[in-house]
Formats: sequence, structure tokens, C-alpha cells
Amino acid sequence: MIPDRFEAPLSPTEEAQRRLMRIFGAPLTVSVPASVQAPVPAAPQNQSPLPGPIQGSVEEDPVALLQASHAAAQQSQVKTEEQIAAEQAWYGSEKVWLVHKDGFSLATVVKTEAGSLPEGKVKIKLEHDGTLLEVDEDDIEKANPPSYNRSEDLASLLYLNESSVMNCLRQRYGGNLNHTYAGPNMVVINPLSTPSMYSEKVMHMFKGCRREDSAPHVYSVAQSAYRNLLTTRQDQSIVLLGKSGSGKTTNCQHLVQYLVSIAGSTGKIFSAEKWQAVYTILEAFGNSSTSMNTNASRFSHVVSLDFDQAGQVASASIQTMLLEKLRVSKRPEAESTFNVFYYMMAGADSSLRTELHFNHLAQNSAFGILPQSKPEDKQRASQQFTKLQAAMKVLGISGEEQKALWLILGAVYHLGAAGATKDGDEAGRRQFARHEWAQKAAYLLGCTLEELSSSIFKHQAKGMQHSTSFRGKADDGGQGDNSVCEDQFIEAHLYRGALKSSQHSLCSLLIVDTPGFQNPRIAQQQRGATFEELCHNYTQERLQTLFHERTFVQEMERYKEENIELALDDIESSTSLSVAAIDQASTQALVRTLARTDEARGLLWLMEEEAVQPGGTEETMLERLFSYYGSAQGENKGASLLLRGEKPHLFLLGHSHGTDWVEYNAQGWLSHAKHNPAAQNAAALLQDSQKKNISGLFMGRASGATVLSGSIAGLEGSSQLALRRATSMRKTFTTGVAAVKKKSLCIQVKLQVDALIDMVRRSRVHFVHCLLPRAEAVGGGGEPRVTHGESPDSDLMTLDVGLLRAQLRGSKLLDALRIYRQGYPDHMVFSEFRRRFDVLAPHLTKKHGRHYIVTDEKRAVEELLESLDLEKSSHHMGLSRVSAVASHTPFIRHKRTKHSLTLLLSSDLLYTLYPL
Ligand SMILES: Nc1ncnc2c1ncn2[C@@H]1O[C@H](COP(=O)(O)OP(=O)(O)OP(=O)(O)O)[C@@H](O)[C@H]1O
Repeated sequence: MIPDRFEAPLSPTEEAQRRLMRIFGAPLTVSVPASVQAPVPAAPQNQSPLPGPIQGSVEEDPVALLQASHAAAQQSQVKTEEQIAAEQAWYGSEKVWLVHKDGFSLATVVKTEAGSLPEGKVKIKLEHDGTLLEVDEDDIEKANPPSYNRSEDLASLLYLNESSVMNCLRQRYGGNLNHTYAGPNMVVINPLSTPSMYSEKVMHMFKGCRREDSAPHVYSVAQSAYRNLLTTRQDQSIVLLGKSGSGKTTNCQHLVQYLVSIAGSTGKIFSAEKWQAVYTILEAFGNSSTSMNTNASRFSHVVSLDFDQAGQVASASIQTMLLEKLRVSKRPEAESTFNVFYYMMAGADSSLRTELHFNHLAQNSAFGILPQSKPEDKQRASQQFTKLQAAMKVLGISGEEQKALWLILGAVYHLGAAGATKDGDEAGRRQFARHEWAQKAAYLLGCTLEELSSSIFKHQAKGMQHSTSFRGKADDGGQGDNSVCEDQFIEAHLYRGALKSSQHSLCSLLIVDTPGFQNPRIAQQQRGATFEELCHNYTQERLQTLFHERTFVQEMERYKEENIELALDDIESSTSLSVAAIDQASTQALVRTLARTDEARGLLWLMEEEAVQPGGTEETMLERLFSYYGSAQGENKGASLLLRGEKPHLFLLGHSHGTDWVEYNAQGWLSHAKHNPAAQNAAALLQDSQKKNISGLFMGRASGATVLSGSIAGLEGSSQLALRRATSMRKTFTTGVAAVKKKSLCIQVKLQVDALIDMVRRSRVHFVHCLLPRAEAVGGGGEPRVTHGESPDSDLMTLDVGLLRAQLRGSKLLDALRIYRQGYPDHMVFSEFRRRFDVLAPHLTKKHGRHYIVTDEKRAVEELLESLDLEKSSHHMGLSRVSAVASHTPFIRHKRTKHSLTLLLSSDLLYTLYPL
């Protein structure tokens, strides 16, 4: 369902907006209630006061800040009589949030005589200026008492609604508390500041702690996953979700650092220095500056840590996939190529500069790779180059290997300067536009100009025939050729040997970080999104679907199995339609023909089909896509998430359940489905290089297939068991990747994401929802591009309420919280429950004898619970397991005593006495 209150800047363009109105009959933009006279209450400045001051500031002492906040949260559960009286008064006065275009404002419901207002209307008085308004009932949401303003867990809010959740997040964010629990999930708002919340001292605060006892922090997610791994011996995954620039990679690094530092490693082979080195290299080769994030990841990666019996890290690997290779030669205007090029151009010393022919740099480049102009940027890039070289040294990459990399990167630079002619010769073959630069490239690569020229422009793979029937004649204008170098770098055995040990491993913990949602319009760019951006959005959305599946679908199924009834009818159960529009396969995949049929299939398949159809163009491809998934003109086909753009090659896709409409420009997309022999030729050319350091690096790599992923740190331990164990977790992934090699580039995207999801699905998944506070390019300072719904002089840190709202809706976090609160998230099978807790009822053991055989586990658990005198309403006896009512903590309450008996089902602790 497209929400009825939807806000700029994420709504579709005006034209699309009009079409949506035709389809859905209602505007998507929130109109300020007619009764609200200008000036609109721009920001909730006069909200409920901030809770009592928190001791400690994040700069001075993050530990003190976290402890104080946690203590305050705990204390707020134990209320004095005065506080209780104040809260009663609050409830009596009916405080509400008025939801409006610019945010939400606190108000009080004014009591009116029955029938004095039109139906569906309610009278309210705005808190900050006393204005009286008549507004729609649907535009108000109940507000929580001030003691809930900085609740550590959104699940504990008395009234769970969007405004209250946003208020809580804002209040915490304003107090430098950017982490908040959302039931079993974690929400992190990017603080856009120096990460002082992360240090060894803070790590130690979380070490060994149970989640229930610790303040929300990304370290507590790591700790809880680690604890789960140790107690259940089940593989765990931590998946980071969010928009580009929301902080996924930063959090991913903190997670790894925490785990490695807290768990330790077998033989102390993993040091913080090594991890830092790995990330320095990944960042150099895989990140670049985009309109959303000045240091955005342009590849997905999965960190896998394998733990041994003692709970130490025995081996580790990083698997990369979907590297945006095309960025080397082609990318949106105002975005940059991969960082490493700038580092090298600024940081190479004079002898390397001479060797790379960098003493005189070109003014033009077909690839747009030009040196930075600002001295401060150059200086920073130069420092980064030094850091990169040091990181390579830490990971055992020899000087010669490093040199090989600089030579290839240098050659890519010169190829950009060489460019290609627009028109071909008599044989239709194109050639270099400026031979002198091509000559330099050939020299650096250790081959002749002729060899280089023919491997790029001759459309026949060197030494191999390509006969796949789905592929047409390649024509990428010689652009994709050089991108293979990047791929090879990322794939190269850069880090091999750096992090391995020979110990046995028991369970694995995966951390998944992929590029965040991209939407040029959020960054106020007037361009359609690219195919690469579509791939990143698709990957994010698949991970979001996994969250949906884990949170809703599986839980609902479990409740059904256990005969538990829940009143959750209003929770949407549909998975994302925008995913289907991208990847839905034909049911006849095995006997596929390329004929155009009526059977619906997603964009990735259509690209492949239209690329080889006579007369196939991006427009014919989109026509077919609309015929399968679009709404017919004027006809309400329901919640279509696909719309036509203003031009034939433009289309809009409503990602994240229609909360993030992205306009894509499909021009040139069919070339992605076409085979590019130059990519394979490049690998062969490098392998045959006259320069030993280059050929050595690529030996055995010219396999003839362009693979989008590579294990850059195949760092498993060498023992059989370790290998078997570590491999089992990644088996699906490897199988997926093997299948990938046989498919076209478009299908590879889907298969790789399938493999990733399958791998994660086998584990217990922990989700971290990263939120972007403002729509500005993060990481580089500058003025916010959009300030929406927040006044800059507010005492809280500025936060774009509209953007936050859209992210919350897209994530479905509120629905997840509802199911969590109403449901029974903590559960245990009867036999396990009895095994753990029968120590609490020794008289039963005595009665039945120590070794008695239980024939009816359910009855035995019932007897145990009865003998403990526990409140029936706090737990549910299912068909195979006992579940604790969620509320806030998974405990089962004791009936009569002044204490609640806490049977923490998810913890390894047997029981705790908890004061009421
Ligand atoms: N927890 C944090 N503390 C301090 N600064 C942060 C934090 N998280 C993110 N940042 C800042 O925001 C910038 C963007 O974060 P990051 O690159 O991790 O986002 P991302 O979600 O991985 O983006 P993308 O999807 O584009 O790769 C970082 O360079 C850093 O400056």
C-alpha cells in the first residue's frame, strides 16, 4: 500500500505524481490539514521537555554517557509516586502528536460536546503556541509521557506509533545517543561526526554482557550475536540495512573490530592493525565519492569470522561481489572513479611517477580520470596513498606485487587519455584516438601497442570461442575493457596468508554490508539512476525482504504451528513487488526461448532477451516490462510499484514498499547484457605480460569468464576440519558463483544475490537498520542539501523528519515492533525448557526420580510451571514449545511474590530474581 501521507523529497516527480493520483485517486503528498493556518508548526520545537540531564558527554566520556543513559532508562521503569501522579495527569490530558507535512507537533485534545464537531474531526490545542485546531482524527497519534522520550527500546513505548518512535529517536539523537533497540533489532542514526562512541574502553563495557543489561550500541549487537553463537553453536549473521551514507560500512568495521578484539584470535594472528589494513585496501579499490556519500562503497562484501571451540577467531575471509566495475570508465557526472586512482596520482614519489609516465598528465580523459585540483584534496589523497602502501605491507603484499598494481592502474589512466575513435575503419573496427597515450599504456602493461589494440578493439576473445546463443555482437565502444583490471585487483590474492591460522573452527559469524539505497533525487541530482544503482537497490531490497521474511512470515508460521492467535490483521504480508519487477524468472526457465511471450519476467531477464532480439531496444524492453508489471492507463490495478517516466527510456520504481521512488534512465542498458570479449582479452593480455610481476599476479586467472565476485581473503585455516567447517557456510555462495559464470552479466546479478541470501538464511540473523539523518552528501561536510521539518536552531541535532519517516516506513520497523510486542518472540522447545529449568523444582525430580523418562514433555513442563506458581498470562504453552510474552523482556512472571521470576529463555542464565 502506498501510504497516504507521503513526503517530499522522496515522492515521485510531479508528472508521476499526477499519474499516481489517477491510479490511486488520492495525492501522496501530505497536505497540511486545511484547518492548520499558516504559519505551519514547522517543527516540534515545543515538544515534551527533554528527560533529566544525562551525565557525561560523548566527547569527554562515551562510557559515562552510555552508562548514565542506561541507568536512567532502567530507573524510569521504577517510578516514584510523584512520577506516577505526573503520568496519570498526562494520560488524563490526552497528549497527542499532530502529524503534518513538516513533521509532528505536540498538542492536547480539547474536550468538546458530543456532536459539536463533524464526524472524524477532533479539536486540539497546539502545545507550543496554544493554537486551537480542528483536525482529522487520522492526523493525530497518541504521545507518550516524557519519561519515554529517551527509551532505549522502541518496543517499550507505551503508545507505539510513527510520531512517538520518531520523537524518541530524535530525543536520543539530540543527546548523542544514536543507537536504539527496536525489539530484537538495532536502529543506528548516522551521527555524521567523529566516531568517539567507539573505543576499546567502550568495547569493554559490553564484553560478556547480556543484551538485557546493556545500553543499545552496535557493540551490543556484536556481543549478542557472539553470545548466541557460543551458547547455541549456531551460525550467526549480522545484516546492515539502509540508504547510501547511512553508516553501514562504518558499523560493519566496528562490528569486526569488536568481535576480533573481544573474542581474541587463535595464536593472536588477527590484530586490529591487520583488519584496518584490509579495510584500507578495500576502501581504496572499491570506494568512491558519489552524490550521496563522499566515500561510498561500490561493492558488496561479506566478512566471515570462523570461531573455534574456545570462542576465538580461528579463520576469517572477506567475500566481495557486485563491484561496480564500469565506474572506471563511465559514471554519473560529478561522481568520481575509485579512490585508488586519486591516491596514486597524488601520492606516487618521483621515481614511481617517472616509471608510470605521470610527469606529464593529460588534460582530457575518456574515462574522466583527472587529478584532483584542490591542494587539500591532493594532500589528503597523497597521505592515503602512503597509508595504502603501508596496509599492503602489513598484509604481506610484496613491493613487486604492489608495483604491478600501480603499473596496471597507470595503464588504465593512460588508456583513458588515449580514448577511442567514434567511427570504425573499413572493417568497422575502432581504434585509439591518441596513440601516444596508448603507447604509454602498452609500455606499462608489458605488451606491444598492437597487442593492446587488438585485445581491446578486436571483438573476438583471445584464444577462445564464445558461442553462447544468448549473446549478441559485443559493442561497448572499448569501454568495458579496462574495468577488468579493477576486478582482478579486488579478486587478486591481495590478502592471502595474512589472516589465517590452522585451528579448528566451530561456527561462523557473517557480517553483510552492501551499498545502500541510491536515489539521485535525494541528492538533488537531475538525472535518472543508472543500471549499477539499480543493482545496489535491488540487493538492498532483497536483504530487506529477508528481514520481512524473518520478522513476519516465519513468525506467523510459527504461531500458526503452535496454535497461537495474534491480532495482527493490519500487518501487510506482501513481499516486495519492486523486487519481482527486477528479477522474476520465467517459469519455463529451463526450456527458455528468446521469443517474446506474455509470461511476466523481471527486468534482468528482459534485458538479456531484448539484447538479442532483432530490433530490440531499451524502449521495447520497457514496453514489455510495463505490460507485465505496470498499471494500465487510468485503471487501478492495485499497488503497482512501476510507473512510466516522462520519456520512453525513463521509468520509476517504488522501492521499499513505495516509500522510495527512484527514476531510472534505461538508455544503454542493453549493452550490459551483451558479451564483452575485451574483458577476457584483458585478463589474457595481463597474463602474457612481459613484466613478470604483472604476469605473476594474473597467472591462471584468464579463465574466460567475467566473474562479478571474488574471495579476496580466502583465509581459511589449513586443517581439514577448519576448511570443512568454514566452507560449509559459504558452500551455497560458491555454488551460486559457479552457476553465475555460465550466465549473462544481468543474470549474474540475480544469482549472486540469491547465493548471498541463501548463505545468510542458514544462520540466525541480526538486523541493524542504519538511518540517514539528513539528505546531504555525508563524509565531507558541506551544507545540508535538504533541511526538512527541523529548525536549525533547535536544541536537538538537526534531523530531516520527512526523510526519517520515509526510512521508517520503508523498513517496516513499526510493523516488526507490533508483531514483537504482541507475539511471543522468546520460545523454547519443551524438552530444552525442562532440561534447563527443572533445577528450580527439585521436589519434582525427587518425586519422579532422577532418571525418570518423560513421555509427555508438554505435561512435564506444565507441571514444572505450575509448581513454580507462575502467572499464566506471561507465557503460552504451544504444541511443541513454551513461549514468553514479549512485552519488553522475555520473562515469565511470578504470581505472588514481590519479585518476578525471570526465566530468560534466550539467555544461558538459568534464572534471575528481578525486582518489580
Ligand atoms: N557511527 C558513526 N559514527 C561517526 N560517523 C559515522 C558513523 N557512521 C557513519 N559515519 C560517517 O558517515 C559517513 C558515511 O558512512 P558509511 O560510508 O559507513 O555509509 P554507508 O551506509 O556504508 O554508505 P554506502 O552505502 O554509500 O557505502 C562515514 O564516512 C562517516 O563519516
